[in-house]
Amino acid sequence: MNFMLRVLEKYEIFLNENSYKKLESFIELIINYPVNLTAIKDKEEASKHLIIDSIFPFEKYYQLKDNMKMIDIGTGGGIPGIPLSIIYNNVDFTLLDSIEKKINAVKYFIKTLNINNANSVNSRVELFSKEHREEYDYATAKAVSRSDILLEYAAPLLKIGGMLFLYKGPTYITEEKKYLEIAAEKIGFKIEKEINYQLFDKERYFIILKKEIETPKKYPRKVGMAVRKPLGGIL
Ligand SMILES: C[S@@+](CC[C@H](N)C(=O)[O-])C[C@H]1O[C@@H](n2cnc3c(N)ncnc32)[C@H](O)[C@@H]1O
Repeated sequence: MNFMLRVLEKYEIFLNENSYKKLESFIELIINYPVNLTAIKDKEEASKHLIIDSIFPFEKYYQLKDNMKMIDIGTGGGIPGIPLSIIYNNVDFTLLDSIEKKINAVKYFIKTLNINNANSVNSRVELFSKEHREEYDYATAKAVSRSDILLEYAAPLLKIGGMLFLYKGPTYITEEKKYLEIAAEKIGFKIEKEINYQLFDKERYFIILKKEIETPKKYPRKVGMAVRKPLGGIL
């Protein structure tokens, strides 16, 4: 049995054959893509850190509902958006990144893998959200920014009641949580769950937030402001 299947079974994640084959093909495509999208070049490492790390929290802790719209902010080479769109094929995904060469790769992966429920967008999130206010049920981001910055990016895009899912490492509690709490209070989010789990001997956090009120019209702020003057306070 191959490596990814063994690991998935170990974690009691059971996928249909079509999804599984597409995930395998995605690994081949991303590690061999001519432009460098990830430092990972080994299939087993890619199975762990690109695929399973992306899908694990949704398989275990939050069930996405059918016919919802989700945006992956700062998707890079399609992480976590491509693995998620392969598995949750009744959810409609937007994979957004500001770097054109990465989005060209994502476009190519979507086409080659015949993923019908995902589209790619080359834009800064602060610009895209002006035109797509409150269109999304779900937002996610992995390895993009500090949590309070991500909250500001996601807020204008989400419907009231929409959910934001953050993948975080061990520094979430020691370094980031205080900023997230300040930002959540300012912009009207509730931290619904902070799930702490171990994956491949690493400590991980999956943070689930709910948007509770309409986002004030002053958001999104100008490009770069969320980073320069983060809502949670300067480091
Ligand atoms: C470290 S990479 C992570 C990529 C991917 N999520 C992953 O886990 O492999 C961060 C990505 O976020 C994108 N990004 C950062 N700020 C952004 C913004 N304001 N709007 C759109 N994309 C942004 C960058 O271009 C970059 O591709």
